[in-house]
Amino acid sequence: MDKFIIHGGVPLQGHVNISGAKNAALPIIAASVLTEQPMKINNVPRLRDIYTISKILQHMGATCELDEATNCFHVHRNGMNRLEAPYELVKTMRASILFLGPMVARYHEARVSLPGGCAIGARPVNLHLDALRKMGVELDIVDGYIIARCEELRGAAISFDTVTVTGTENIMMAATLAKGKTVLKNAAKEPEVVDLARCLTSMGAHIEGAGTDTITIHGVEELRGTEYSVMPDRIEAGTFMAAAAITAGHVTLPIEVAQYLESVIIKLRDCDIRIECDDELIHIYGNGITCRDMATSPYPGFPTDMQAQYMALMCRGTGVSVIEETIFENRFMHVAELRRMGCDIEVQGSRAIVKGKPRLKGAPVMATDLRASASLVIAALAASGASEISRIYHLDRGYDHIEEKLSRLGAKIERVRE
Ligand SMILES: CC(=O)N[C@H]1[C@@H](OP(=O)(O)OP(=O)(O)OC[C@H]2O[C@@H](n3ccc(=O)[nH]c3=O)[C@H](O)[C@@H]2O)O[C@H](CO)[C@@H](O)[C@@H]1O
Ligand SMILES: C=C(OP(=O)(O)O)C(=O)O
Repeated sequence: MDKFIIHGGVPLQGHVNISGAKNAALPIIAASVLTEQPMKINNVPRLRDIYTISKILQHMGATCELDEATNCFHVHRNGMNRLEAPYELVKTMRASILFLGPMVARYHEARVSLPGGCAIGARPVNLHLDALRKMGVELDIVDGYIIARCEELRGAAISFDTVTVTGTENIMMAATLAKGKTVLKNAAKEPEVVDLARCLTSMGAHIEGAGTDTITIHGVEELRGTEYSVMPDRIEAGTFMAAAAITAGHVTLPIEVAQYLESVIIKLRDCDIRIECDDELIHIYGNGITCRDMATSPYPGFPTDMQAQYMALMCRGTGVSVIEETIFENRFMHVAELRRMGCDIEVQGSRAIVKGKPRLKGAPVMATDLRASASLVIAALAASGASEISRIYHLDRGYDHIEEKLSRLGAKIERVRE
């Protein structure tokens, strides 16, 4: 298992390019199941989750690969001969549930293992299943697999009890080939949902309202292949912003990510971090951090996928910050590890109370999930001495060669292969 050794205390300086978004690339690749024609998907990040989703497609009978030199994901042939997403592949990745909607839509049957992904809460898929039932799908859970079957997929009026990102994406994809109209109420407004809708539209789907809480889909007979470029990863960008701020550095990022990061930029500015935008770049200057309270919420609120990184930042701030996690019930796994670096954090239910400290100390720590791992990297970059971060396979799920990008900014970070 690989680990990172980080010697902290170097202010990050320079420009960082942002890769394509994991949480947009994954549903867009799953959408390729909706057509028999080839797909060319550009700006796909080199991530473990992308290799996993590629293996699932291959298991089902597609021919596909990621060209690492061009970041282009090709689906050459899309005739499925095995309508199954198996446990061995699905267990590592939440997004594998995104095959359910497209498979049922195109083939009227599917067998998908209940999904894995980050261990940050129970993460049920009841809302996906309830919506599919309303569309005429019969569903059973047998030996940990969702078995789905329908004679005809029918459009329906669906109101989600909770805002669900992959739930919205799954049902939006299914509805593109359903008979008639589907209306999704209380839909997720995340930019990745909009990116998927744009890709589906370029495949010939009729979708209105993506990016609002009501999405209307008019089913069509079939979809065609397309070429599409995935949006930039707003969470990767936010992670580098936090790294720049905590190391008192000066880092620039491409301006196009700013439109997706409004809540994060507002919050960081509220913490007295200087952020300036010009026509081409976002500049982040680390000039001291004031602790401020923060609560996560669905888009356009502060993303839960940035909560751990924000907490690392608060650990080095001045004052006290109360951080409330409102989306997932168990997303404070990083707290115990941050404490090893000297952070002062107390957890009270869904709240963490962080008392900022002028100094953190390097320590051996263990990555427990994707964003928890990112928070440990951020804290280690600011800590004195060396930190050893083990189990970084979690990071490889969601960050495209993070150590190379950080090294180019001057960080002393080394991947040790064991
Ligand atoms: C691959 C991907 O895009 N992952 C993102 C997606 O995860 P994911 O789509 O799994 O997260 P959801 O938006 O579905 O989850 C939001 C909340 O709804 C609950 N819920 C969800 C579905 C359901 O059927 N029943 C139910 O109760 C969840 O347990 C959670 O408490 O959105 C999350 C919230 O922004 C992000 O943290 C993840 O990075
Ligand atoms: C929780 C995340 O990923 P997943 O939903 O794929 O587990 C994440 O990207 O922070």
